[in-house]
Amino acid sequence: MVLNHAAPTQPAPDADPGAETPALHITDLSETFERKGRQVHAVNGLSMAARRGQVTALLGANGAGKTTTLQCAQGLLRPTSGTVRLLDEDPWQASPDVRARVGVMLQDGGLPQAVRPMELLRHVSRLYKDPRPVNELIELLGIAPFATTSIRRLSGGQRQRVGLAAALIGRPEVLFLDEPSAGLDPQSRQIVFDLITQLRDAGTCIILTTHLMDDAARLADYVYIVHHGSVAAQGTVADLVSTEQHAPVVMTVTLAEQRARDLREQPPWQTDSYREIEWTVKDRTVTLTGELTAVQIREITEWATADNTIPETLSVQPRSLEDVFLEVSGSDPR
Ligand SMILES: Nc1ncnc2c1ncn2[C@@H]1O[C@H](COP(=O)(O)OP(=O)(O)OP(=O)(O)O)[C@@H](O)[C@H]1O
Repeated sequence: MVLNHAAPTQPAPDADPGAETPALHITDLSETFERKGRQVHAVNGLSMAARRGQVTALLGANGAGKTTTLQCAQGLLRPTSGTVRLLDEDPWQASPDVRARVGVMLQDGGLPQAVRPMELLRHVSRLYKDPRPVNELIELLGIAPFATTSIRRLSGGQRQRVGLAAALIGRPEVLFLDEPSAGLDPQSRQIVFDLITQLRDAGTCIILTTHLMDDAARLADYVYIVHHGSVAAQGTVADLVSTEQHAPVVMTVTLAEQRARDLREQPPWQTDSYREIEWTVKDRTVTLTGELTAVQIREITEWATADNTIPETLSVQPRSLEDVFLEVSGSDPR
């Protein structure tokens, strides 16, 4: 995990000078709004990169600055300062050629209410030289049952799928997805996830925002945690949840009957080195939480098996992406 307090303007994925230029490269971006005579620093010195063939996720609490960052990346907002390069151009002044290579699915769908999905998708497909066949997308995203119902009458999840189909028609090289799984039932979520994975494997650069840590953990190749308008931490999910030597873990042991009786008489973790570790016992299950070291995990395992019994369960779980997110973002909503 790279915590960015020390080096706030260094996007890590650029470390290898021989690496391919990122499809999206943002350096020291700031965006300030005026609200009731007051300045709102929506984005504050944010740097990031997103590469082809990868899913890059922006995580952040409400108001962290994710949508504003994406709007600058898409050329919908002009940065107050900093630079944005999208497919090697400034998106604010991008040529029609570059715009045609980018797909965007907005948080609320942004779709016209009166038209029907089939009409809308056919209309959008006429804007491109080599569009994906509309029927193929309708099939892929399960749109057929409501293809001729006006968008106004669709559920949030159905609109979401139409919005995604519209974003995909032009075979985009870069795809922006704002909360792609919002409002989706488990089946639709699976369809959308499979599609994102296929697009990624085919070389598309996918940039998504989400509030759902499970989605990020499942999909993202690289994660930026945005806090108060800048990057507070970044890395692969594995990097971010890495336990290293002393990271917080939860260890659970369900002891065999005899060992559980021994535990009540003399718990092994009453020495000084376990002072910071919290532990609870319920029936035969002991749960230890804290910065357990590898030595302590070994000691506990040895103790639990010392009478040649095998514990019913024995597990050590690292912190989750959500734990990391809360640690980095704090608990104060903006
Ligand atoms: N046009 C605007 N005028 C004034 N303030 C704005 C404007 N757009 C965004 N903001 C403010 O900038 C901050 C960042 O907003 P942004 O929408 O980028 O956050 P976000 O991370 O996308 O949040 P969410 O997860 O809720 O969508 C918020 O405090 C928001 O109120």
